[in-house]
Amino acid sequence: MKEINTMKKPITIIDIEVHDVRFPTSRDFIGSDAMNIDPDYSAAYVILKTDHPDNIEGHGLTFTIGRGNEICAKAIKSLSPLLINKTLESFTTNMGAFWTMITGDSQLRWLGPDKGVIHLATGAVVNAVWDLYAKTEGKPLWKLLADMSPEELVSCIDFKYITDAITPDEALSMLKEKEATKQERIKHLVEEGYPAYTTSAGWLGYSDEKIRQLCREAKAEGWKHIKMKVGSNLEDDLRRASIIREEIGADLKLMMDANQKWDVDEAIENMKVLARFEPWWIEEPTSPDDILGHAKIARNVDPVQVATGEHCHNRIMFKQLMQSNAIGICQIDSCRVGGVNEVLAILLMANKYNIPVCPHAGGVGLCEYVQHLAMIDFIAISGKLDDRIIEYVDHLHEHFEDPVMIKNGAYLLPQQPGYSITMKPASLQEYAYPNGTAWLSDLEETVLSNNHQSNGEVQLKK
Ligand SMILES: C[C@H](O)[C@@H](O)[C@@H](O)[C@H](O)C(=O)O
Ligand SMILES: [Mg+2]
Repeated sequence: MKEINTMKKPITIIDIEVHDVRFPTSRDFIGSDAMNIDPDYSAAYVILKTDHPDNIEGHGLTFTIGRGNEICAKAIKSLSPLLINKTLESFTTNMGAFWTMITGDSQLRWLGPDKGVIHLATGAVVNAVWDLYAKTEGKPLWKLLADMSPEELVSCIDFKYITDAITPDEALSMLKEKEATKQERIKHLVEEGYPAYTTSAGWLGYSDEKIRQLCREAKAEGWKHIKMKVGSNLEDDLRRASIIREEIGADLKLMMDANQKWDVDEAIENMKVLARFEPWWIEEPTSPDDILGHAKIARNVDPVQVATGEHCHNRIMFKQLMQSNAIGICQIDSCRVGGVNEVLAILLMANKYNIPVCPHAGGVGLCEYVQHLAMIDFIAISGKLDDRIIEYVDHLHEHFEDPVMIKNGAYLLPQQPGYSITMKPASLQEYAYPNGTAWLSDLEETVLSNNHQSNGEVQLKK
């Protein structure tokens, strides 16, 4: 592990940089699903500059799929005055109070509360502070959290609006129960890693031949769980599911993701047909806001589990999904909700309701983030691995300084200080939108085709 000079002089956040970074993934249908047909994996990216003698910076991002990323970047700028010229210590002495301050600004709060663009921006900013904290302590984020006492972990959480589901005292006794055995679980992660599943074989825009080939490869690489996209039309879903089952056999687990495409009764009808492929779960069967709809689907498609979370925007929504038996799998997202603090609240509730957590990671940087969250769940909160797997998508990891490491279908324990989310400076530049070189070629093509068009020639490119 890289040694970092952890001198105790207070560190001040002296400047905040915001970047609009976009990857043209839609060109190859990477990340495509029934609802999001042409995603360009994007990040509204923040860098907290400090006066630390080693120039340590805090990095964070929130994930979007292209257009509108500039709105998230602007919202990060609107939150910046809450951080600038403050010391890191003024936040870390009471992380719960820090989170309440960021989400509770009396005017910005009107834009949420705890939802929408301002909450996506909150995720980036809060995670950047955690990244900075972990880097200055010289620890990967999971270890920073694992080294906290139960009291310290509880003090990171704002329990407002969730005390009817979990109180700070209950959370404390849950954490105390696991305290003595944390080291055993860390040892297990060092030896075995944390189990994962792949989504990369089943994007909706891929041809049948490509899916077949990718499933074959995934099986050969040792993956035991594969997720496919559904929701285009039932006939296509059936054809694609049978190709996938043919390739992966009956033993590997298959999951299905409808990305909010169906109405409630439509989801039930379609899943009754798709049940023959024995999916473990159906993800985002309908609108992410429809808690009672999810509960109805869950009652009717059992034993298939209902999974959701990538669009579940806060702890209060998760609370209701759990209280109404609407989900069998909780898919936390690292930056849809307000960063590490809010995720900890959701992990504790999931443990109380005995719902396995399988984090969402289909996006840029999400695998890098969520590995820490799943690992802290195992080490300090649920203490369990059964029915728990982290999503993995095989895209864009080369842009990170500390990319995830996968071996035999499992995430290896991150070793470098921080939250693994620091992007390489060259990637920040190349994929800057709209002036990075990755996008300039797009722009040139557009100009060229417009010129041709005005010359009376046929327009070939957009
Ligand atoms: C647009 C994105 O790729 C989504 O399709 C992706 O996040 C997906 O829902 C997932 O579960 O990984
Ligand atoms: Mg999904």
